Amino acid sequence: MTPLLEMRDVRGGYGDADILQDVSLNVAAGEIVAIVGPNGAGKSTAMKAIFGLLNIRGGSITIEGRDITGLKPNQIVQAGVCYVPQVDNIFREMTVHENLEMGAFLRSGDLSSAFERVYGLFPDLRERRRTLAGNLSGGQRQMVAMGRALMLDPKVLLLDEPTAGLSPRYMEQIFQICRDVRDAGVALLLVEQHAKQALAFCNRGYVLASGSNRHEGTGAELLADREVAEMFLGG
Ligand SMILES: Nc1ncnc2c1ncn2[C@@H]1O[C@H](COP(=O)(O)OP(=O)(O)OP(=O)(O)O)[C@@H](O)[C@H]1O
Repeated sequence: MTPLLEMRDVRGGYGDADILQDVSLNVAAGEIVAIVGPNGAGKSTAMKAIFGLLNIRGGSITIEGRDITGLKPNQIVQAGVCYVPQVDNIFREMTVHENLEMGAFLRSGDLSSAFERVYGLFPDLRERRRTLAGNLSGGQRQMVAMGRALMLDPKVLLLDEPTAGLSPRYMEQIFQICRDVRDAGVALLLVEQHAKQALAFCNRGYVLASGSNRHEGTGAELLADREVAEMFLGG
């Protein structure tokens, strides 16, 4: 079966230096896939490569078998992939509703069904639709960032450290929202610093180190792997 998203043997970086040496991963419809690994492993860079923000010098990236390697981010959005960066992912001076509206800037026509869909997934945001995004809690701001991306109705959502800086309670809430988003038909690929928690909740995971694949498997397989535990999960 053709995966929804596939990255095969990708090599590349920001300038001339290669940060990613050889990264391969795939995401199937209906999956939550986590990328974990030590600081500087290239996790965020792998995600940026998918979204057209990197100079790719080898390998390929496909969506439903269609080659998107080297396309620009707006073309990648049109192909069905949206990306939520770790920082600066909302407009703090705008209301929740305005943020969602801005998220849909690439769409034309009536947005009411897109708003309904997003507010259905995030009841907290519906309640706070007139609140300035900058006045929300960290967890709620992350919901706004995800909601903005979902306004474009992607097939795959890329999330860079969606739980960064959140308390355990909000982390659980964001993970639950990720499950709801998946159950609504959007596959997720996420980078996580909270590796143990992420592997416990994802369907499958990849461990990256030094810009290359090190381990892959279901979350449960990776959690049970002694080398993964010793080298990457703090024993
Ligand atoms: N914009 C950039 N320009 C040049 N080099 C960068 C840039 N962003 C990251 N790097 C470098 O790329 C390497 C991988 O960084 P990346 O952010 O992908 O790591 P990571 O696995 O996500 O780890 P972390 O959790 O620390 O963010 C690091 O050596 C980093 O210094």
